[in-house]
This record gives sequence, C-alpha cells and structure tokens, in this order.
Amino acid sequence: MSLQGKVAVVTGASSGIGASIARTLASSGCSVVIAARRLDPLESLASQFPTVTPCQCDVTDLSSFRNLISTCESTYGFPDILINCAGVMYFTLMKNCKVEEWIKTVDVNCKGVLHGFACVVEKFIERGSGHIINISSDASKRMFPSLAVYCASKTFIDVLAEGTRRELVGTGVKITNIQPGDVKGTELIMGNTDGEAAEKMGVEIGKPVGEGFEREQLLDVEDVAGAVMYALEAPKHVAVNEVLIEPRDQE
Ligand SMILES: NC(=O)C1=CN([C@@H]2O[C@H](COP(=O)(O)OP(=O)(O)OC[C@H]3O[C@@H](n4cnc5c(N)ncnc54)[C@H](OP(=O)(O)O)[C@@H]3O)[C@@H](O)[C@H]2O)C=CC1
Ligand SMILES: CC(=O)[C@H](N)C(=O)O
Repeated sequence: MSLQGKVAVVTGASSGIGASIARTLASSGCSVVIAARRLDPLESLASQFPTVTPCQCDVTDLSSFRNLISTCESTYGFPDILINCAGVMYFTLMKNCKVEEWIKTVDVNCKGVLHGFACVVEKFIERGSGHIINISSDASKRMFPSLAVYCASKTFIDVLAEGTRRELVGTGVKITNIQPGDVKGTELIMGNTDGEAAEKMGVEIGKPVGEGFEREQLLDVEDVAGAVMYALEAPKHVAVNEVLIEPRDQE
C-alpha cells in the first residue's frame, strides 16, 4: 500500500529511532507531525522536509498528547498513522530501589502509549481505517537482568496491543508492535544513574547504546524504520501484528 499523501504522527522523534522513522515516512510522501519534549532537534529535523511539522509534547500528559493530535488535524488532517516511539530505559537493580526511574518508565512507556490509544482509537474505528505502530522491544519477549521494570513496561505494550487488536477485528484498524533488539547510537541509556546495574550489563553510563559492540551485534535506526515501513506498506487485507527484529549476532 502506498504511503503517498498519508498523515502520520511520530512521538519520540527528537532523536534515535523516532527521528529515523519520521525521515523515512517524510521521504515516502507522508505528511508528518513529529513530537517530543525537546523542540530544537524537532525543528532542525522539520527544516529538512517540506511536509514535517514539529510539536512539543510530553506523552505522559494526556492534554499534551491531545494537543499533538489537534496540531496534526489542523495542519494536515487527522492522522492515518500513529507511531508510539517515545520511551525511556533505565538499567536498575531492584535492590537499589530507583523508584523514580521505575515510575518514569511506567509513565512514559505505558501511560504514554495508552494516551496515544485514547487520542486515536475512536476516530480510527469511526473512519474504518488507521494504523497504530508501537516501538516495543525484544525486552517484551525475553527478560534481561537489570531491566525488570523496562521489560514489564514493554510487555504491557504488547499485551495492550494484542488485546486491543482482538477487540477491533472487523473495524479496519491495524495495530503493530515492532520489537527491536539493540539499536546503535541512540540516546536511550544516556540518563542512567544505577552504575552497578549498568556495569552488570557491560554498558557505560553517559554513552550512546552500543559503544564497544561488534557490528553484527547492533541494528541501525534505519533497520527499525524499515520494519515500520514493512508493516505500513502491507496490503490492506494483511495485518503485520508483530515484528521481532534483532541483530544477527545478538544472543
Ligand atoms: N535503542 C535500542 O536499542 C532500542 C530502543 N527501543 C525503543 O525505541 C524507542 C526509541 O528509543 P531510542 O531511539 O533508542 O532512544 P532515544 O533516547 O534516542 O529516543 C527516545 C525518544 O523518546 C522521547 N521521550 C522520552 N520521554 C518522553 C516524554 N515524556 N514525552 C515525549 N517524548 C519523550 C525522547 O525525546 P525528548 O527527550 O526530547 O522528550 C526521544 O525522542 C523507545 O521506546 C525504546 O524503548 C526498543 C528496542 C531497542
Ligand atoms: C533490552 C534492550 O537492551 C533492548 N535492545 C532495548 O533497548 O529495548
């Protein structure tokens, strides 16, 4: 299915995977509203494409998410596609009780996605079409030490999506979860604080994801954007419900 003329909203588009998805959609003929809390990187990305508009949004705040969808509606029309990509990941050992980081993980990764559903599902059903894509993680499929809360948050997304998908069978609405393994060069672990947990995972706090890994142990952001395109471009009668995409040499 061609994406020419479609309207998309991408959260978490100020860096990493979300920025790559936004670039790919814009290059494929979509009008895109890109969202995150940091406006500067959004504006810089938007300046490279005639049909990309930045919108500051905190996905943990429902009214902020509603404002994002209204901005899209008044600029390009109600979205055909919502990409829930905003997310945080903290390596934390449960014994170190980083409660604030646990709560933030739940707020962004779980509540943020729920807010996205709240803003589009009803209208998608009414229109008989619409596609929600969630950037989940392979951490929803297998547990990693030091990531209990993160794994739980991504499992929440998978279960939410599958439950909603079953409820919506026959409505024309599609929901896809993309479950990437380690992706190179994103800012996901920059703000981590539990040094003991990070050390256990063999990562250095303050460095982008993948420092010191072999090439075949990492995906590029474009690989994840490619998986998103695969799901979006599938024929109308095909639902790509999940895509587990990992680097060749990830254990
Ligand atoms: N890198 C990896 O190895 C993998 C990443 N993922 C998932 O991919 C997604 C993107 O992560 P990635 O690109 O790696 O990391 P980045 O840290 O580069 O991107 C995270 C994005 O989320 C945004 N964000 C964080 N909190 C909020 C918030 N409250 N409201 C709105 N936006 C927010 C950030 O923008 P800002 O700070 O400006 O708000 C940023 O744009 C996440 O959901 C992550 O879990 C999944 C599997 C593997
Ligand atoms: C658990 C992981 O490290 C996964 N690659 C992710 O970043 O979600």
